[in-house]
Amino acid sequence: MAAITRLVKRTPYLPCAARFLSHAPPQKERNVQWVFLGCPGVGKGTYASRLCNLLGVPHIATGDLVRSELASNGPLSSQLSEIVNQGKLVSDEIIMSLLSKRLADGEAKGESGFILDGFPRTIKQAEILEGVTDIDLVVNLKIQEEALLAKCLGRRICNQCGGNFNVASISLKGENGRPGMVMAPLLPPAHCMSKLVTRSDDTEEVVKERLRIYSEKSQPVEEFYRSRGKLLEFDLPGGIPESWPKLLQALNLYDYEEKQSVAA
Ligand SMILES: Nc1ncnc2c1ncn2[C@@H]1O[C@H](COP(=O)(O)OP(=O)(O)O)[C@@H](O)[C@H]1O
Repeated sequence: MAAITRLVKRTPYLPCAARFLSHAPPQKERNVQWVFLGCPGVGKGTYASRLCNLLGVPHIATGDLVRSELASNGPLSSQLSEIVNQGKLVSDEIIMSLLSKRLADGEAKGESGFILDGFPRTIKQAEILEGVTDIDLVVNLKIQEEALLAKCLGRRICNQCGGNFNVASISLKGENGRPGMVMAPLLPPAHCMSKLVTRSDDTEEVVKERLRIYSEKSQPVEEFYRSRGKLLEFDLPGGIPESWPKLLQALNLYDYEEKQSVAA
């Protein structure tokens, strides 16, 4: 915990230029540069995007970059659609090029800091990232494996407002010293209900393949950051109401959220 407190204290919430693609010397004070790791379905997007709102940094999810490239019907679309719908990883080259473009666009708009979600997913990506910027902290979100498939299959997106929801209702019994876990569905407001769609790669077969690929290609990334003293392991105790306050505490941000809401 002391190590994490040190990492968090090293990351004041003051602006500076994102230095992702340059080797510019570190500036004294800048926004957080964090990474969220975790299996498909664990809730990286939900918690990363909440933290981004709190800290005022962009939430950069490589899965979203891939989906928007797919939707654009650009030159990479058909190649990407085949890879994504098989649950495979897009090549490091394509991902680096989508991410570099996103960061350059953000930098041009004056964005600073980031939380990366879904990147890095291979050791090669982690090495490239390590070579070009300082990552302050890597949060590894975990939930009981039995919940992952149900959470992926329960995901829904509103095709009008883009909101993310989940219709899965999860209840796991505690056994062999392991605590039980209840996760209520995250239902949309009534006006989104008829506009919900499911991601084309959230079918049982494809999710199982993504989980397999995660343990083969992405789990080594956890060790990459653990050995560098940057990894914060966080076991989600349940749904958002139980997990969010505990995550803030683990990140030493509990008071920060209170101060923000008083200031608002
Ligand atoms: N860093 C990455 N490297 C390679 N492929 C990626 C990366 N990020 C996203 N993708 C591709 O986009 C798909 C969707 O990603 P994402 O939305 O992060 O899904 P998940 O719910 O599995 O975490 C992945 O299955 C993969 O094909």
